[in-house]
Amino acid sequence: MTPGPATAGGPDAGASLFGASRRVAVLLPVPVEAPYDYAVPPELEPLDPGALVRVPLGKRIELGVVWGEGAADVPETKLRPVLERLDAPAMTESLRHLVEWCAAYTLAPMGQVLRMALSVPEALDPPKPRTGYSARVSGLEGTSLRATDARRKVLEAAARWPSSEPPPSAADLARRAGVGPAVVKGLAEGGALAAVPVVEEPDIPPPDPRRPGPTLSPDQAAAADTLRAAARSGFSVSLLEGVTGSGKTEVYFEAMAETLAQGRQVLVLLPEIALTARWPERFRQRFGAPPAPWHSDLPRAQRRDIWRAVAFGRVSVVVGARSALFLPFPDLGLIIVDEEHDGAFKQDDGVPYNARDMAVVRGRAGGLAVVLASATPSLETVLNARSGRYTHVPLPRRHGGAEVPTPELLDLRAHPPEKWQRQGVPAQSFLAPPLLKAMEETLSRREQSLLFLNRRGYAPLTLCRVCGHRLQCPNCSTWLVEHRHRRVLQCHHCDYRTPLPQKCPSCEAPDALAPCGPGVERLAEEVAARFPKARMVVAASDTLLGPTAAAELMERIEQGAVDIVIGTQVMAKGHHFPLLTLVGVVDADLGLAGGDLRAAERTFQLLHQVAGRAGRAQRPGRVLLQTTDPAHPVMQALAANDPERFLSVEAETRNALMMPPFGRLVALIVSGLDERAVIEAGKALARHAPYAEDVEVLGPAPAPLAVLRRQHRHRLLLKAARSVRVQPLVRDWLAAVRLPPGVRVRVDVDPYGFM
Ligand SMILES: Nc1ncnc2c1ncn2[C@@H]1O[C@H](COP(=O)(O)OP(=O)(O)OP(=O)(O)O)[C@@H](O)[C@H]1O
Ligand SMILES: [Zn+2]
Repeated sequence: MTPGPATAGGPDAGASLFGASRRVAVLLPVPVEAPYDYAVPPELEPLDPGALVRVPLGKRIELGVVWGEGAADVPETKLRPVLERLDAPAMTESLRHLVEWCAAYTLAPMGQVLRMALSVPEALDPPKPRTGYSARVSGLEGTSLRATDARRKVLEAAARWPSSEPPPSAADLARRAGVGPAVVKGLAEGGALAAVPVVEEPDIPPPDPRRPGPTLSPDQAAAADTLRAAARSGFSVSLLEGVTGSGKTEVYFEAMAETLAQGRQVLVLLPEIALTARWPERFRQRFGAPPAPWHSDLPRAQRRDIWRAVAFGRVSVVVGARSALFLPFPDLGLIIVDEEHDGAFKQDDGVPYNARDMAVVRGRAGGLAVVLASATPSLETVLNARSGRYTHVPLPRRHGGAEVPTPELLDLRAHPPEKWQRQGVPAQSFLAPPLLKAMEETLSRREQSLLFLNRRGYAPLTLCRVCGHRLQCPNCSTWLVEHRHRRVLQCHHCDYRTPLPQKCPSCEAPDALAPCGPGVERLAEEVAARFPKARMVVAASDTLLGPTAAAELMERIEQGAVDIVIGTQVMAKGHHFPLLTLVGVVDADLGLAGGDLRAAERTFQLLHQVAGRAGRAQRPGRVLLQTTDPAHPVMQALAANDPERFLSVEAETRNALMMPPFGRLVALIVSGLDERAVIEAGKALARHAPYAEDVEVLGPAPAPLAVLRRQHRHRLLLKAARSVRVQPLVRDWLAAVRLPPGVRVRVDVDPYGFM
């Protein structure tokens, strides 16, 4: 080691104060590719990897994580010192590994991934102390305070306050003494009570893993045994594949109990936390205490408390959306990914990662068990289970002997919906006579129907009857969706809103604009007219305001206070409504349009899930799928109730095309305000496209959503064999192209959304 410069002058020479100090690499939660070096002042030693520190960055002070030893390539004189080490648990090696892995895989800057793991920086500061009041031995003696009855009561209460508890607040002490808090404060000011700062963390009741669960059926017990054994024995991935209503949740609760009994933490990932709002309640009933929730709608203060409680090991179960994967669990023992096939685990903005896949990465890094649960597992996961990489844990039967209903295809060409009367005027119908009849029968049996239509609002398109003009979003290449309740036309991509115009904006014809196609609101109009006595609700993400309202509605449905539910995908999964016996899918073909790689898979999964809501208890269920293409393989597979067969056909097709999971895809979205510059950049990328065996580059072509928020978008797609490591190829590719100002390229490895 060479000795450092002896002079201590100069603004950059802080490091020389410490001589040839040790260097550490510190990763900062800003879009940087790699950690920066800093000098370690001796008083901060030992500073091990994972330690949370504050360091200077330009003129700012940034939070950072010690990532390892520094490299020697920054001259000593340029090195700036670590300023402070935070009094918080170090970031675990497995979480650091996850950050590195996620950055390397998605090609996102490592610092940007770290930012997800430090999403609530204020959680690192200790909570603000409150004032507590404790007795002094001297009491009123030596003070100028007069002994009153009230004061004596307070002093007595303070003296009797148990020493095992933190000193009480003025309000608590006053309440105990039966006086007002001003008396307490007066005593403290006069010197008869000591005012002391008290730091308190919120109290979190622990779940009790010893509480008995339900008696499991032999199938369930066997599955639970396998998962319990997995939870005891290091890294593994299990696919818990159970038909809808088979008790997957009850079974993985057993694995959770096992991990909790070992004193370790559990993370449960759900696709959309708000939509499965009943989950926390089920957990509470099973384990006697609520889980800690984690999702983007939580108030900041609550996120802060939970982040901190997780880091300090005071929380043992978190149920959260995908971002919960980056929470700082010090002793994570089990990860459950429920509805593992769900596309919501893939993040589309920011770092484009798939939380299901990253859960496996975290599991491997931390040596812990991962359970993927689904009734319709993704093709990726099924292949991993078939190849033996994942343990397959099947639950082939519904709990309590209920039958999984076999959907019936209702051909809309053979059974066209008949018009109904809206205020004496014939109105378009979206419900075929056989479905209406089934609804009537269900009503007369006092059972519930669910009409499933995955479209919010009144109508997905509004057009002019005179000139054919369609109302389009000014910022995006999409149609505006009418929301009649809120009296607006809305873009579901950029949230642009405008009132419905009186005249056609193109030909100025008055009163000529007409809705085209149904959304849930329009369907509700028809149902209300046809079944005026039925109690009906519409459940869509924009009609359920928040998780609490959603949970309340689900509870009302569960208790039979509703006859007909009209719902979007928020109604598709997770719910268990004993009285629900009819499911009508209004437009089963809806998800199949467009050239999306996973359109068929997603449609199958979604409709199979929805169908699975029917007949889950004593009464048998019936499912009707309205379609214009009953011969379509997805409709045939649904009607055969055979996910296995569907996946086999789907696997063959994708294999033949070398599409994921048999091949790899990376999407490059080129975007910018200036269309010409975007096109030029796309062409430049195409000219520099990697040339390698088993690699093919398609495009550039306008993305399906060619304009989004005024940004023009063109897309290139790199397709490669599975054996190809695509990340270095893409890295070199991007490095070779200079983009014009104002043009961005977004890289999406394993794209899900193809818009
Ligand atoms: N062994 C059991 N004893 C009592 N009740 C059970 C048992 N197993 C399952 N149940 C009940 O059956 C219903 C369905 O179970 P659960 O929700 O766990 O199934 P699931 O497979 O997760 O369903 P889905 O995938 O369709 O949402 C729940 O109300 C659950 O409490
Ligand atoms: Zn828009």
